[in-house]
This record gives sequence, structure tokens and C-alpha cells, in this order.
Amino acid sequence: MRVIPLITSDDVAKWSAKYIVDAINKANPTAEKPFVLGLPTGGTPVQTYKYLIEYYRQGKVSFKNVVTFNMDEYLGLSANHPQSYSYFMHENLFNHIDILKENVNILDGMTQDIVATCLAYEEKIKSYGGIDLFLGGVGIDGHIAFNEPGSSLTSRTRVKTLTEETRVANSRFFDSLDEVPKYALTVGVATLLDAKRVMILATGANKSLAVKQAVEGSVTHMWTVTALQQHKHAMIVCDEPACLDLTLRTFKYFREIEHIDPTKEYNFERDLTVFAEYL
Ligand SMILES: N[C@@H]1[C@@H](O)[C@H](O)[C@@H](COP(=O)(O)O)O[C@@H]1O
Repeated sequence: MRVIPLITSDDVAKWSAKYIVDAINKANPTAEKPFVLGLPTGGTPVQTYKYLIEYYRQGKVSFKNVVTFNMDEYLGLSANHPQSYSYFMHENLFNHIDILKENVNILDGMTQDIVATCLAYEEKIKSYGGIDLFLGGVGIDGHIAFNEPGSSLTSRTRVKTLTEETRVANSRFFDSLDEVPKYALTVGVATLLDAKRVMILATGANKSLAVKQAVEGSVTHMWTVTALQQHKHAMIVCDEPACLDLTLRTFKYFREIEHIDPTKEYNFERDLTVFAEYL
């Protein structure tokens, strides 16, 4: 696993946006062979999306030949509900870039046939030859997408019951806790592990235990993010507060190999060139 312990949450956003842009450009996607990008919602990726929009506006990237699959959606919220993940994605990214409507895939929270919807999602991902890069966040309890503690590490897209902790954490986006849905559709841990690359963003001290488990803990379904230890190209990009629970040894080790020196300005261009083999 590659751990990139940056300084600020803005560094995390810059780093991840640059990585995504470079990956898309390097793939040189076409309509026949698009770049397939997995995407999350939540507070963490918002700044990354802002930088992606900026790159697009500067003409440094096009999303015309990019196909996206979002990782999850609340069950019972329609696409135009302001708290639905579909609404979030359009507001924060899709409405501001040149992605084609038909290339955006988000699970239907209003589906009448959950099993068929989830199965079709997996099939559609497969039809594109899999996901090239899955971007994700992490919950306080170490969940990825909505794979709550105890989720099977071999799970596929399905419906999940949300934990009280997740509902409380996500209630900040709703008027009250009662309004937070109790269920969600989500890609499974195995769906994530199938992606060619997975990049998890973690910012803020409330994510530090999850980061510790992900990097130093053992693989366990109680912290589903730990499954990434079994992935060939998994990355965790974090700010300093999110690293608070890492041992100093681990922290220094990754800082050193990633050339991150807090006394100097981080050179985003250089590092992505140095690590071009990862792209
Ligand atoms: N299903 C989402 C996850 O995909 C996200 O990673 C997590 C953390 O969100 P935030 O970035 O707001 O902390 O929240 C939700 O539970």
C-alpha cells in the first residue's frame, strides 16, 4: 500500500486531483476505450472536485471519454433530492465538466428491484473492462463506500443497513437525524478490490483511527478499509491530522519515501513524475 502523508487537506485535494488528471491523460481515452473512474461523495472529496473542475476549465483535462461509477446511494432518495448522492455529484462535479450524461452511472435509490439494480451495476462495470481508478473516502469507523463494519470482504453491490454512527456522522447534511436514510445501495468490498487502482482520501483527526487500522492494523471485516492491504495498487492520501494515530516510525517512513518535507513547499509536479510508474 502506498501512503502519502501530506500536510493539509488542501494538499490532499491537490495531490488527488493531479493524480486523477494525469491518469486520465496518460490513458488517452477514446469513446471506444474510455477511462473508467469510480467516485465517492462526502465532505472529503469536495475540494478534489473543485480542483478537477479547475483543471477542466484550464483545458488540461477532458471528461468526454470518461465513464464514472459512483460507489453508493441512499435507498429511498430520488436523484433530485438535495441530499441524494446523485444530486451531490451533479452539483459538485458533473454540472461543471464536459462529461456525457450517458457516461454517468449512479445506483438508483428509488429502484423497485434492488437485486436486479445491483446486479446490473456490477455487469455494467464489467462491460467496460472494470474500473481503472476508484477514488474513495473513509468513514470514522473505517468503512469504505457503505461497507459498514462486519461487511463481507468478498461483498458485491447490494443493500446495506447503515450503522447509527454513520447516520449520526452524515446527519450534518440533513435537517435532522430522523431524515437520514437507514439503508443504502453500495458497491461491495470486492467490487472496490477489482478496480485497477484505489485511492482513498482521509482528512481530519476524526479519521486517524481508521487510517491507523488501514495502514498498521490487520485485515478485518470490522474495518473494511483494511481490505486494501490486499490490493496491488492501493493508496491512502492523508493530511497530518489524519495521521495522528500512526506510529512515528510509520509516519516518518512514508514521509521519507514520498519526499514530503514540511519545511519545504511540496512539489506536486516533481513527485508525480518521480512516481510515473504508478500511473
Ligand atoms: N458512504 C460515504 C462514504 O463513501 C464516505 O467515505 C464517508 C465519509 O464521508 P466524509 O468524507 O464526509 O467524511 O461517508 C459516507 O458514509
